[in-house]
Amino acid sequence: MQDLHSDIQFLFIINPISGTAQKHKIPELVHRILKADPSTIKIVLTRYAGHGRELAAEAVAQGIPNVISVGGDGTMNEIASSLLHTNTRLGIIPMGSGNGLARHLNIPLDISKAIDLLNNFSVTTIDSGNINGKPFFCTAGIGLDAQVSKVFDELPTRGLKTYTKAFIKKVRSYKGDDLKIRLNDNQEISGRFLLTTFANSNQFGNNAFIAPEASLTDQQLNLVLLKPVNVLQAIEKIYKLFSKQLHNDKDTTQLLFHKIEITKNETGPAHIDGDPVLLDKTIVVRCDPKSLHVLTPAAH
Ligand SMILES: Nc1ncnc2c1ncn2[C@@H]1O[C@H](COP(=O)(O)OP(=O)(O)OP(=O)(O)O)[C@@H](O)[C@H]1O
Repeated sequence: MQDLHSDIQFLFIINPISGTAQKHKIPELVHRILKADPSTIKIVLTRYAGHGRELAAEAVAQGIPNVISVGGDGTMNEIASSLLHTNTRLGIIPMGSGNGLARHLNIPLDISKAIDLLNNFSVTTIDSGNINGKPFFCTAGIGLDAQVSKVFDELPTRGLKTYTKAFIKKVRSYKGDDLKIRLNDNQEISGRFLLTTFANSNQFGNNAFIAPEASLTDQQLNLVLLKPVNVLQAIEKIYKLFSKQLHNDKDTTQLLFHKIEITKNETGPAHIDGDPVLLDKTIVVRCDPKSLHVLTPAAH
């Protein structure tokens, strides 16, 4: 992709290792369903982690109007990070394990329907989050969710079954972290928390609704704090997580913020849209309002 000012209208970036579904039929499906001149469609595969970000940055430089992420939230994160504050729009063909952003935006999980959406779409301009300089679009976290995502990343398979395996391993051993939190420059909170999640979307993925009331367009993020609980109580919280009741739970606090600063006792794992990273013991999270254009189902 060398020439600037490409005629390409839709660049599909496929992550061949995301989720559990095969992707070899995607090019044929795209050409069958998408009503665009075939010469304006380009389909590429990522070859390594981070490649999606590079391909999307090249697409922006070429003025390609629509870049479609074919994968999960990790793939989407890489691509969307390069589209922030540009006119290039993000489309999503959800083919990951959790597909949190697609689910929040009601993008069909059926691949053919998700491609068909590109024939007739609305554009929604959403907020993003930023944690220590790294953008996120669904959720980021520094507690149990971060611990689980680290284990998940080390397992050889993907999908919900593998994620559950990682979760069971960590829920028994992780006891939480002591945190000092400064919210919106005017509120101090301190204590030990099992879960400290920053949510732009309402869910982690797989309909695990960590912040059922979160909006992608309210120009704020949701902070979700969960006190340490025993395994039995954890099962109750998991039920609430999947039944959109966590925001009413007595051990859970949910607060809106535009900026947060957190101090931990030591560096530790975090996750950004489900992918593990290591963060410093000082963590700054900000909302980046109205920073990404996304192709969403057309309004009826
Ligand atoms: N060709 C590749 N080889 C190895 N890793 C890749 C490749 N392309 C992308 N990746 C990495 O794969 C990781 C996992 O992808 P992704 O998050 O989309 O799938 P998932 O974890 O199955 O789904 P979800 O995030 O929805 O749970 C991403 O973080 C990305 O950096």
